[in-house]
Amino acid sequence: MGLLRHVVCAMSGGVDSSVAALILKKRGYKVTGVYMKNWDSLDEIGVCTSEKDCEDAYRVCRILDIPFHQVSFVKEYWHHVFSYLLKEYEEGRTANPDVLCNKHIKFDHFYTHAFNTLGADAVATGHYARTSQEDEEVFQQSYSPPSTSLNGDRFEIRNPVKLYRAADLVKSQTLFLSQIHQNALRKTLFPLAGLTKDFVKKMAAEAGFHHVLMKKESMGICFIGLRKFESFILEYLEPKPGKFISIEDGRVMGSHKGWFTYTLGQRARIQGQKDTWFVVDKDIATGDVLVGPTTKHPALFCDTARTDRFHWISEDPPPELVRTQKMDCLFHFLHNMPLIPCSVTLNADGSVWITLSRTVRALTPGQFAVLYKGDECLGSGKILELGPSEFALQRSRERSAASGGQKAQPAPEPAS
Ligand SMILES: Nc1ncnc2c1ncn2[C@@H]1O[C@H](COP(=O)(O)OP(=O)(O)OP(=O)(O)O)[C@@H](O)[C@H]1O
Repeated sequence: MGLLRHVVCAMSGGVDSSVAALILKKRGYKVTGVYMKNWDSLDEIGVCTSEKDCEDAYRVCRILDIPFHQVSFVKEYWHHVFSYLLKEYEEGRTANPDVLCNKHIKFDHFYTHAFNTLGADAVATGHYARTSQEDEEVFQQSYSPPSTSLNGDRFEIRNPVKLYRAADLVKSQTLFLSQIHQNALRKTLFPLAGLTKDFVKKMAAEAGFHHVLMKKESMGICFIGLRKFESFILEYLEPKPGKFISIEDGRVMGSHKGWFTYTLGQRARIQGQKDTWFVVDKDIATGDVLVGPTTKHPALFCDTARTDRFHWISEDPPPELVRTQKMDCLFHFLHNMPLIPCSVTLNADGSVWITLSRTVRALTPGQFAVLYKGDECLGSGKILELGPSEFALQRSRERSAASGGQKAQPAPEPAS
């Protein structure tokens, strides 16, 4: 018999990655568990669970009788995820740290570490996602670092690996994986692909992982912990006081400490205001945060967005899009948001315009627009620009009616 296939499993100390390691072991692989420390606990004022998580991952490895390692990517996380996040906030956008962590840390630094330092034949995570490959195909690929260009590699171009939503559609985590590189995907196993969360919990109980089953599911941004977002972000960014302005009539409603303390659609805390107002836009040139009086204000609804250069997971860009210049697919930008039919056009710089079949609330610059064909996740692009809101169109119609009936402002044309 040949050498056992070696799979390095990213283990967070949570139930999903613990069961992923268990499944890999049952499949007969040589499994190594690795806990990544991505955030320096000394920086935290709130609750730090990183040491406890590491200990929990170690205990699972003991039960499974597999080697355990810990690796620090604190520097890399700070550089590629957190600093980027701060820059985005300063520019008025709201980034998604989980997407960035997968792209730069788990499927780049961790992936490289697993192959180059630990001698992996494949990596695995506890994500709920599927690929178009059987395990055996994963092992047949040769390892290449994630930054390697696909150009010139004929095999990769002929057989791109696809990313699919998991069987458990509620848990499916493709949005978070939508920026990962093809090379990393080719060498990755998702052992939970076909399982439901309930079944995973049952497996964890049977395997005796009681200490991980008792933990609460991680929610929100891990490094913020229980702290209020405003006080957290003001530890890192200089306050930039500005005004809350009513989108309805331009009235000054109050003041805030910086536009980056708010995201679109969020409730605005305006001192002295009895009623609840919601953030509908930001003007970083003036520092103003525009607010509307209802959570479903038409200024929050729009149906078009432009991304930066789109990241296509398997075919860059999809041949259908090149052929017809327009492609019908599905869209979302938040985990657990239903998929919405849309039509996509490709611009010369690789960015895309996405036109949705209906308006959605709080499409947010900085978030990733993720596209699907059926269950296949095609990839994602960062939202940079929005089309006119329902409110802007309404105002424009009113203005043109008042000035003798010219046409309302059209949705933006895709740039050529
Ligand atoms: N600190 C970490 N060290 C190693 N792997 C990690 C770490 N954090 C996350 N992962 C990997 O990324 C996967 C997805 O993590 P995420 O926190 O998004 O989901 P989760 O469903 O809470 O997973 P889990 O139940 O395993 O914690 C995990 O299953 C694990 O494989």
